[in-house]
Amino acid sequence: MDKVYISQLKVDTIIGVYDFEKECKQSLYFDIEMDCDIAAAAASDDLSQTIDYAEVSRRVTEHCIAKPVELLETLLEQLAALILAEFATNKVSIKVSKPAAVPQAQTVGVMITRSKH
Ligand SMILES: Nc1nc2c(c(=O)[nH]1)N=C([C@H](O)[C@@H](O)CO)CN2
Repeated sequence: MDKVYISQLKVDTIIGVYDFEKECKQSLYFDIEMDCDIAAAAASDDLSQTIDYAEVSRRVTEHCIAKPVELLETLLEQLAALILAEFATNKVSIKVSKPAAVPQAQTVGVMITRSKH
């Protein structure tokens, strides 16, 4: 299956379990892959026939900033549901990295894959 993807989308937002995390923004980095048959867009050269990765990036950023949560798991489930509802894909994989969370690690995070039922 063809895919439209976004790599290392940076979003600065409030995220985390601990009190100190609710006071200042931290950087999250998203890798997103969406199943998408690109044939119609390639044949027509028409953006409306595919998934606009710029619009997905805008919606992901908007959602992260508008609705602060504690867990990366919560955020990823919300974002997967948003992408499946708003964009022309049946399957999305999202990985989020939170590099400042564990100083001894290069980065940490969560990844999920969700499909339309
Ligand atoms: N699986 C997870 N583990 C942890 C999370 C999380 O969102 N998912 N969050 C934290 C804290 O917020 C951490 O980032 C602060 O250092 C800890 N573990």
